[in-house]
Amino acid sequence: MRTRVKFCGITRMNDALEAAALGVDALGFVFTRESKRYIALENACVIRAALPPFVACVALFMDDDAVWVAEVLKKFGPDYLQFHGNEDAGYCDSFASPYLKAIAMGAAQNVAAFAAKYPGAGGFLLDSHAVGAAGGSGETFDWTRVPRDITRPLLLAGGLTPDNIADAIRQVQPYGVDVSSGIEAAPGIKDSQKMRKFIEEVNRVSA
Ligand SMILES: O=C(O)c1ccccc1NCC(=O)[C@H](O)[C@H](O)COP(=O)(O)O
Repeated sequence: MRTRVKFCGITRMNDALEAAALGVDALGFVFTRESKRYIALENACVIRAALPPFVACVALFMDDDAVWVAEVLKKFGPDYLQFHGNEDAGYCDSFASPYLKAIAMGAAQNVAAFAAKYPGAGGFLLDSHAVGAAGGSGETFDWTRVPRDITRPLLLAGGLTPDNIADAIRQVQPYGVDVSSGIEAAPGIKDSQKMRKFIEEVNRVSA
């Protein structure tokens, strides 16, 4: 089966439409205000309304106030929430909406034990554990540390680029991949050629 692709940190209409035309499965919109890729709710709603069918929209948060998450849910209507901070399962489940939980792949991280604490999560995004950055760092982690026996979908993230995505898929065989910095010209500004090359590489290795 083709590896699913999520482009994260979308802030511009043209980037979203180009990504959709390339066949991306999901787009990520960062609603946590500390991010360099933060998008205003109103702008995200305009982009979402212009997307063709079957492009899933994911709303990212990091230890945000539940009231803010609820407002985004109501107005933006994401297909998935994605939590990047220290949110516990009770908080994640409280929105009664499908969600992904990010796992920071620090040296001591035990993916199976972590996942067991989130029975309501639809999947897990394995991200690098960069100092001072909860996501979107552009740094890879040691892919040999991804366990093979997790039954729920795993998305590989962290430092993926058009140049390393083929090796990453061959080695990890994830359900999906998530990329932000590796397809950018600058934070929040996607690069058309990098987006295209990334999708071409995914299609080449997972066809
Ligand atoms: O992208 C951000 O700025 C961000 C900020 C705070 C929490 C999460 C954030 N991004 C999460 C993502 O899903 C990224 O796509 C993921 O971390 C991979 O990023 P990259 O290494 O830049 O491809």
